[in-house]
Amino acid sequence: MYFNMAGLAQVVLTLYDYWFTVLPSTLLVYFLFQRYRHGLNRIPGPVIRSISPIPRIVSVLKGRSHEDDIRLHQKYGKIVRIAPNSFSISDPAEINQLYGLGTKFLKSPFYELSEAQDEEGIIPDTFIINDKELHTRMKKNAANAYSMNGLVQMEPLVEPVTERLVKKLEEYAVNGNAVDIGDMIANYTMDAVFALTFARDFDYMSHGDVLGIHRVMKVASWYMAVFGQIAWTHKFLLANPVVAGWVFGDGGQSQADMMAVANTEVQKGRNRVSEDGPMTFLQRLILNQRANPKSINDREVLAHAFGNITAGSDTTATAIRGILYHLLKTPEAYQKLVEEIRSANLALPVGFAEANRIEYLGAVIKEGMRLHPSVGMMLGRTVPSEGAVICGYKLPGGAEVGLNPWILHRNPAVFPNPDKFWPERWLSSVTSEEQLRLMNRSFLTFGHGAHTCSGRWISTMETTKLLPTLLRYYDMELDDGGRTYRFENFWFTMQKGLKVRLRKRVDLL
Ligand code: HEM
Repeated sequence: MYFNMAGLAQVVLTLYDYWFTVLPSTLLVYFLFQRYRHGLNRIPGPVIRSISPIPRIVSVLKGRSHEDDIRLHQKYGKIVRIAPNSFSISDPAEINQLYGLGTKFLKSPFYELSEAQDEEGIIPDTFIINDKELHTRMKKNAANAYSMNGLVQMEPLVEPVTERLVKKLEEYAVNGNAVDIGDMIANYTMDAVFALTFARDFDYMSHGDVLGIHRVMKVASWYMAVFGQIAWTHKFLLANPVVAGWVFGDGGQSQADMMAVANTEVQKGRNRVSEDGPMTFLQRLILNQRANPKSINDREVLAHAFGNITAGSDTTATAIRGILYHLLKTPEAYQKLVEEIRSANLALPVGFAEANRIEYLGAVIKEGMRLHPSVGMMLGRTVPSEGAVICGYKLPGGAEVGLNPWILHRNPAVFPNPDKFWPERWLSSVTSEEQLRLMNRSFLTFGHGAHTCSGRWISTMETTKLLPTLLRYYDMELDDGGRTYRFENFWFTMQKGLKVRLRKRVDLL
């Protein structure tokens, strides 16, 4: 033992004496290992990206990694090694292999960074669950709440929130001042998703971020985007409840207020006798539980309900802001949509079914969501243990791969002239059936396959109702040509500074 300790000390001292040789050679061996293991050096990409995750982290930290990734794909092709173990794909032909219903590619460790914990441990959230059985059961037990029929029952709950927004905007239409409609939309979508889930909201539109959810989401998405590049660090950071408590606080009064609202709604669901008439998301789940108690437990009911708030507010606001910005920037499209909406003579506030019949409105919404997807980083998946061939290259089990909606949506082979906001591209009178099929298959705003966004139709309903409501009431234009509008990409691509000027329509005065 004495001999070993002395020998070890001698080795350390020698290394210390020769650190200027030892350090560079160790780093060199590490870099070479990273670059060449499993023959990954054959996969196109900058050498610097293949030896260390740091260049990728720097790119993400700038909040514009989608721009770097587009340049990399333009230079290197359909598959790019963006970090030593991470591969970005831009070929729609690979969507099915990675995300299709029977895929063996599970969510990559990147997603673990969005785990939330309660006293019982990690809260079951379909967004991160890799256990297929649990994921399927959870999706199934809430499917009717997220379905079109479920939406019809929830729609009336959103009307008062829409009316409140119109009333708030009225003030600006009267005084002629520019309004940051982007901030208002963020608060609108928060109130709307609370209303349809719990039949109560916290009037974010009047009081701002009273529950602190916008702040938590901003910090959490920054953390996920940056530290998700080195996901192994998570267990030392926010996976540790002490660190998480220090960063986010314990939820305090806000959590108590939200639980009180949830408990009231659960009780209403339990007392409900009929399945007809307006019904909240939470009541729908309670009825599902009553019909089949084994299909969903109390913790899962609440996980779905609170998941709606975190997954469904900022994402929808980002989509609506993106659509509105591009629409106001493109006078021909704005004019055409306004004419179609006004000639449809829709009742106010606009109903989903009526608005959904306006084909050009659907095209505008889809085009806005294509050009500005609310998620701007790749939807990462892990290559299964036996490895896989992707874009003609063999990748080893454990590698991270994914398609980024932002990149695929700017692929000119799928969307000709991809940077142009051109809603007509989605009309069957303009684009061939075959091309439309490819475009629809490549539309990744809501993901694809088993993990497709559960709330897709909820956000579609909110957007489809809100846009024509605004355009029925007001003429709108960007303040200062939209110069204050900007956004950063930290997983979510949330914008700031969407300022508009409003004029109330003459026939409504
Ligand atoms: C325009 C608005 C929205 C966008 C762009 C969006 C986007 C996405 C995307 C891209 C995914 C898939 C992530 C992946 O595969 O890795 C996803 C999943 C999910 N979204 Fe959304 N979302 C939106 C609104 C909503 C709303 C309103 C809700 C709920 C009320 C919601 C709930 C969920 C849930 C629960 C998942 C996880 C589904 C699963 O993994 O099985 N989302 N969303």
